[in-house]
Formats: sequence, structure tokens, C-alpha cells
Amino acid sequence: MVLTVIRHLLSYMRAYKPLAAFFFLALLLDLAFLSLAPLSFKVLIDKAIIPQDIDYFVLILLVVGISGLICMSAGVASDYALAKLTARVQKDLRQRLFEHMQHVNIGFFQKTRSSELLSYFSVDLPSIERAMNSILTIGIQSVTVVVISTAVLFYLQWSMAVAILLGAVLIFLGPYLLGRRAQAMNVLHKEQLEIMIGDLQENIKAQKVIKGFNLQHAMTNKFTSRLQTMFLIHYRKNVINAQLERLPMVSLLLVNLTIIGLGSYLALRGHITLGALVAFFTMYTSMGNSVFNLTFTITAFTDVSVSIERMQKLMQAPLEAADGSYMEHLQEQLPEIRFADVSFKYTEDRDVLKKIDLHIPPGSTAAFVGSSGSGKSTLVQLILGFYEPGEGHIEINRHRLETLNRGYFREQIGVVFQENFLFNGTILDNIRISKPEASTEEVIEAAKKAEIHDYITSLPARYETVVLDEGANFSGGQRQRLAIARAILRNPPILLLDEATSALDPISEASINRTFEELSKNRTVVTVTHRLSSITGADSIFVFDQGRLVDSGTHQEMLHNGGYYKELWDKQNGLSVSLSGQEAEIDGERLARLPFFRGIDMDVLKEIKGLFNTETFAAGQPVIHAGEQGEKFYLIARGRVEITKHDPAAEEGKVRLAILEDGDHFGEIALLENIPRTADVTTITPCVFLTLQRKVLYYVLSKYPEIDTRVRQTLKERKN
Ligand SMILES: Nc1ncnc2c1ncn2[C@@H]1O[C@H](COP(=O)(O)OP(=O)(O)OP(=O)(O)O)[C@@H](O)[C@H]1O
Repeated sequence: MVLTVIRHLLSYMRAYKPLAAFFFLALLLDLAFLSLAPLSFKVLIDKAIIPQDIDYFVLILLVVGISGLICMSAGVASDYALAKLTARVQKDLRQRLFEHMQHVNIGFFQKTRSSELLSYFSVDLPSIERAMNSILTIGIQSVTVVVISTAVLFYLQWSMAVAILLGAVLIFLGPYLLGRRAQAMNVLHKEQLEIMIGDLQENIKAQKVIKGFNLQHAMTNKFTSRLQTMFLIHYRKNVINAQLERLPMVSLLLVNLTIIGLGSYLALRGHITLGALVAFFTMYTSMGNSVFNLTFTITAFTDVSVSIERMQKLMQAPLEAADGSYMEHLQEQLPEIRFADVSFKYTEDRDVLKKIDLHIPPGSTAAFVGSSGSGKSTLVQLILGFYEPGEGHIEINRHRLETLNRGYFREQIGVVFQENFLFNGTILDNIRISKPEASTEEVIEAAKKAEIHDYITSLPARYETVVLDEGANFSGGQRQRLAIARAILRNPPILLLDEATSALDPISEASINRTFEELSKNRTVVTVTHRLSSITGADSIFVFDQGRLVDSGTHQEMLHNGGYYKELWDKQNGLSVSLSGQEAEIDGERLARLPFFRGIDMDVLKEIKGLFNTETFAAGQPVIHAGEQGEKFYLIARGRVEITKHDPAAEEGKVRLAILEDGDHFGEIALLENIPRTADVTTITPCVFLTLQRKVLYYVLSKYPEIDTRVRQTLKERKN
């Protein structure tokens, strides 16, 4: 362990050889004085004090004084050199880790908690700095003093020196035996710290959900139990580290007593002069201090060896696959995208895409639609080269994607994700990120097209407004519009829109969709959406279900053919939301397609339709809490929700059961009986629901007893 740590520390300093050499030289000079100074007592007592020689006394004092001054200056110089050296090494390590992370495969980030990555910077790098400071100063100082002192002690009195060497074995035996356990405890403690930071981060980000679901108490309990586990590990780590330091001290005490006894006995017997005895004791005391200090560096060694190992793990994280060198200039030849028999899996156990074969002609607009989790976003990420297909390949203008220069290719893409990240900086910086050389006028033009300019100019600092905490001072829709402005600014030949308007209200969505239509001229556009009404004009629509391409064609063709697309269309069709987003409506035919109203007379359905209320929810809001009494049925007119179940064993304390979107419904059991909800429902995007109260429906059904029986029967079947 010691050698590995030293090897690594030296390798960190390799880039600064002259500075490191200067440091070691200055340190050695300083140490030489520290180690040899006690010897002056022998000369002083035996040659000056006992013979009463004043001249010799003055000379010795002068020599010691001047050497002391020189060595002290060398000590100060070594402090400066070390300060520079450790700061440089920290800077280099931070840079190396950061640069490496920029090229690591995106899958690694999804598998690794961000707290783990942060702790490399916040826990491990500081531990390396601490170790460098302690090993390069106290460590080297102590070792040098011990080595020089041992030689001088042998010169002064060999038998006492042998006794000290035997004592040294005793002093280091304890740490040697405990070393491995101490290291294991250090690993555990660092892992616990990392988990705690992760929990904290998650808690800070999830405050809305926590307060919305009244989870404060549950979260505090979870954190308390985490702290309890951590406390035990922390306590054991402290105990073993204290033992690592305590054991040598006890051994040192024993050796001290032996030496004092032996030395005094030898002086009594005249085997050693008084000057030599005083020099021996002084030297031995300074050596004892060094040994004592050395025991502290042992903890630094165990601590830093864990950090070095952890950093090695990050440095070995898989990088993005090698790319090609071909620079396809897509402005000149509009991009054509082809998926040839592409299969893909994130994890070994499940194919997410199965033999996808599709062709998007140059300059056309393609839409990927299908149920949630069917693989649409994955296709977009494959185009971006975030992942490599397991089988088959992707072609851009007949060149296989992996032969293209990845950076150059990505520069020609504008992408809007479902979740768009805003960086710490001004609005101007955030939009300009996609084209750093863009003028302010260009940025404003893009913001106007993304319909966010008016809002920006209404802010006191306008485009200089600072984005706080990943965009917390903007609504979901505003963040999405800023991301759209970013994509527009780049004026890219390929536009990838992954649910790019999911957070917008109907008016903004309709108008941004018109902007996209305008923008789609002279470029190839791939849009992923679950809202079919927004892509009816696409040149080609590809429909996915469970990783397979199950239908494709234009809107009209597929409606005519009556496949899965028509099913999806029928689910969403018949639900309308007013442009303000505040009123939703369902038509009679759509109502008749709900299983429990199937076959019911249209007149009754018209009456039932009027009983629905509109309810709107912002993104991230709880709709239903597990355990509360259910008395309402929900139909999603617009938006996305997730259904989750509380699960203390799961990492986030819950597991996702399903995602529901436009046209889906939930809570139908509440129409039948007043029983507690079995899961939580939270909105993912802003949502507009049509809701039906049980008691309101019962009023109608009481008027039509023959329908009442049928509705109850259907609901009972669904419940089972
Ligand atoms: N990083 C990942 N690691 C493991 N599985 C993943 C990962 N990302 C997505 N998946 C899984 O792959 C499948 C396809 O996901 P994808 O996001 O492509 O679907 P989607 O059709 O875009 O869904 P949605 O409309 O809900 O965004 C899902 O089952 C999802 O759980």
C-alpha cells in the first residue's frame, strides 16, 4: 500500500520535476539541521562547558546559529514550493477527472449516482491534498530524522541504539496488523458519505413532491436510519484510526523507559560521557517525536490509498465508442436517416428496440409515436450516438454513423429534450450555448421564434437575467421554450424534438408547432410525441409498441388501414382542450368508447358528458395519494402522469408502475365504491383532467336503473 501511494504521488508530480526537485532539496537541508542539531550538545558539553573553553563555546554557537538560519530559510522555501506543488497537482487532477468525464459513455452517468461522481471531487481530491501535505512534510521529515538519528545513535552508543531498533519493531507492529481493517473501514465510510450526499441532493430536488405528498416525516425517518448506519461505521472508523495512533504511542512509552534506564546505567558505569548521554537523549527525543508523527502519516496513507483506488475506478469508466473521421457536411446535402435492422438493449436482460428498419428521406419530417416506454427516445439517442446499436446500424446519407466524426456531426444537430437543462449563467449565455459565436441579434431572433422573447424582455434584467439552480426561476414551459430557442439558433440541418412541447399550454403548443412547421423546411426533422394531433401533417409517422415498429405511413394512410395507430388516435380523438388550457370537453362518441359506458344510449351519454369537470394541475404535482378515499374518476385530456407505489426497498422509496397520457384514464374503481386508492399519481407535465364524481354519476344512474346494472357489472370485471 505504502509503495503504491508513493508511486502515485510521485506520478502526480512528474509534470513539475524542477519544482519537486527544489522542494526536496530545500526540505533535505532543513531536515539535516533538525536531525544533526542535537549532536551540538555533545561538542558543547564535552569540548566547551566541561573544559571551560569560551572561544570554542562562541564558535560552536556561531556555527549552529548560521546553519540554523540557512536551514530555516530552506524550510520556508520548501513550504512555498510545496504549496505550489499541491495546488498544481490538485488543479491537474481536477482537470483530468473533469475532462475524462466529458468523454465517458452516457450510460455510465445513468448507472452512477451523481453524488458518487461529486464525491471524487469533494472527498477524494481533498484527501489526496491532505496526504500530499502530510506525507511530503511530516512523513519525509520523520523518516529522515529517524534514519539520520539512528546512524548517529549507533555512533554514540551502539547497545542503546540496538534497543531502540527493537523497540521500533514493536511500535510499527500494531499499525501493520490493523492497517487492512482500517483501510476497509475507510472505504466503507467514504461510501456512506457518498450515499448521504446523494440522499441530500435527491431530497433538495424533490422538495415539492415531499411536501406535496406530506413525506417530510417519512424522509426524516429514512435519513435518520441512514445516519444510524453511518454513525456505526463512522464510530468504528474513528476507533480503529485512534488505535492506529494509540498503539505506537504506548509502545513508544515502553521503549522510552527502557532507554532512560539503560542510558543512565551506562553513564553510571562510565561507558558513556555526560555530553554523549545528553546528546543521545536529545536525539532520541527528537527521533521519538518523529516516530510519533510518522504514526499520523499512517492514517493519511490508509485514507489516501482508498481515494486513489476510487479515482482509478472513475478513470477506467468506459468512454464513448470510437468515432470515425468522415466530416459529412449536412448543409450541402440534406440528411437522410436510415435504421437498418437495429436492435438495442440497455441491460442484458431486455431488448428495448427490436429489429428496427426505417428510412427518413432527406428534408422530410418524421414522427415517432407509440406507447410510453416503447423506445422512441432511445431511437433519438441512437441518432445522437449516445449509444451504439447492439445489432444492425444507422446510416446518415448512406454513411454508417460510426464512420462519421461524432463532434462534427453533433454540431449539425439541434435537439430539444423532454427535460432541458439550463446552466448557471444568464439567459443570453444559455441560449447562445448552441452557437457561441452568435450575435445578440441572432439570439433575440431565435428567442422570438421560440416565443420566449416577450417574457424575457418583461424581466428587469432582460437577457442578462441569471438562471438559478438549473432553471428553478423559470416554469417548465419557459425552460422548454429556452431550449427550443437554443435549437433554433443553431439553424441545424437535423432537428430532433423529443416531446419538445410537452410542458407547454395549448396556445403556446399550437403556435410553437407552427414555428416548427416553418422550420422544418430545408431540414430533416425527427419529432417524438405522444400527442398525435400535433403530427398529422408529418411526411412519415412511425408507430412503436414495446420496442417494435408496428405501423408506419402518413396519418391518413394509417387511419384508413385501421392498425395500432388508429387505436391510439381513437383514444385521443374526441377529447378537446380550450386554447386557454382551462376547459376540456369529451364528445359522446369518445365517452361511448370508455369500457364501462360502451353500448349506452347516446342521450344518456350526453347527459353524463355534461357532468364532467375540468381540473388542471402543474407539472410535478400529486393528484392521488395512496390510502386516501377515492371518489373521483380521471380522464387525461392532456398531459402525462406517473403511477407509483410506495416501496421502502426501492432507491427512491417508490416504484413506477405506469405512465399514462392523453386519452388514458385512472381511478375508475372509485366510480363503483369508495375504497382507498392503491397507488400515488403525480403529474409529469402540466395536465388537464376531465373528472367525474361518483355521487354525480350515481344521480344519473339512479334515473336509468337498466344502465346502472351494466355499469356496475363492467366496473366489477375491471376491478377483478
Ligand atoms: N438509461 C436506461 N437504462 C435502462 N433502461 C432504460 C434507460 N432509458 C430507457 N430505458 C428503458 O427503455 C425503454 C424505452 O425507453 P424510451 O425512453 O426510449 O421510451 P419512450 O417510448 O421514449 O417512452 P416515453 O414516451 O415515456 O419517453 C423503457 O422501458 C425504459 O424503461
